[in-house]
Amino acid sequence: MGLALTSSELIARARGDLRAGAPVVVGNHLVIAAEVLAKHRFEALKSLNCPLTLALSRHRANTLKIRSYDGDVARMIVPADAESTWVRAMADPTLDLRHPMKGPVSSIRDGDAADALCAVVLVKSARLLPAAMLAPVAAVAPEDTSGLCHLSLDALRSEAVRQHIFEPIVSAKLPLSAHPEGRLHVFQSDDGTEEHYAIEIGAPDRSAPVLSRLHSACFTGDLLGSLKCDCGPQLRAALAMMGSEGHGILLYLNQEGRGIGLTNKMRAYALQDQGFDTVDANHRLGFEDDERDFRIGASLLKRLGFHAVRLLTNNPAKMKMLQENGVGVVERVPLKVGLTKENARYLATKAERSGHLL
Ligand SMILES: Nc1nc2c(ncn2[C@@H]2O[C@H](COP(=O)(O)OP(=O)(O)OP(=O)(O)O)[C@@H](O)[C@H]2O)c(=O)[nH]1
Ligand SMILES: [Zn+2]
Repeated sequence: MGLALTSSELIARARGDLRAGAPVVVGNHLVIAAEVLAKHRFEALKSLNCPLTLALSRHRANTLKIRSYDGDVARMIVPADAESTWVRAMADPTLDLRHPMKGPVSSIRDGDAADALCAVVLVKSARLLPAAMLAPVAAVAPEDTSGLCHLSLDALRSEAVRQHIFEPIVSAKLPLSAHPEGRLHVFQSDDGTEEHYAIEIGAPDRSAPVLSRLHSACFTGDLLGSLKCDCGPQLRAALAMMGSEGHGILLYLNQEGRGIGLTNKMRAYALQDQGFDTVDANHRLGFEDDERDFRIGASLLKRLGFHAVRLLTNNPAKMKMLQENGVGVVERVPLKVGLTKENARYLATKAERSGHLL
């Protein structure tokens, strides 16, 4: 008792296994992430002599003009002569120009799609493209499945909505050019897989609304000075405003690429190079336009003792989520900086399609 893995720990382990290209068991199926399916693993799956299913997200299936009979997931039969490169090409739209001919494919409409849906959600939560290969676990020799992560659908469904708990690990003084009295707090998730940071400027009064920013990580904008977005100038302007007021709290949330990770954001950029906008590029990859969990920001603020903020943002969704999760937003402070000719269309799309305020 107490030493057995919890469902959350098992799922965290399964994400690592999937990223390594290894199989996991979801319900009654062996699952491998399509994006990282190795040739030898695909040959092993084929040698099971059982029907193999490829599950794709609804968005990706739409792009490929494949019928989806099961809501958010589409299932199709893997053709007998398919190679692992075909599977990867089905998963990855950045390969569409290189592999234009993928059909014909037959969608599956019979049977239960629950394992396929949970598999795609799990693969996506591992920050891989939402596409999975499935084989019935009954076709696999028991000795080949004994060391694998076995996940029940109930465990996966409750993990998908569970709010992670973030614990403060360490904090230390960090004098900044924006203000000499800075402090960096590090938070880690209870399953050890995620880290977020809070930068406290001055000594804000916990009983009054604090000037605050929820900043999502953007390696390209924050560090490299990318002109494709406004993140770097927003980060520096927010710190500068807090510095000149003498107080503030900036959360630096590791939700790169609106929660899809840097690799997938760069895939989205590759699609943007082909003419798709920021929202359509996410959809073609199989993601929602915004995969971030803004509840994390509210829980970190409360953990630091803040219950009301003056929020630096142009995004009404951030304000709404904070309010719904117990942090009052007494004022929205607009943050309009860093407009370039390269990001004008990106910012216009956010205003037109994602509800950002101009
Ligand atoms: N998927 C994807 N993410 C992008 C793209 N451009 C920027 N991002 C990411 O978008 C996020 C920007 O988030 P924020 O600036 O915090 O949030 P916002 O929703 O724009 O709201 P405010 O800036 O507060 O108004 C960062 O994680 C970037 O990495 C893109 O084209 N595709
Ligand atoms: Zn950015």
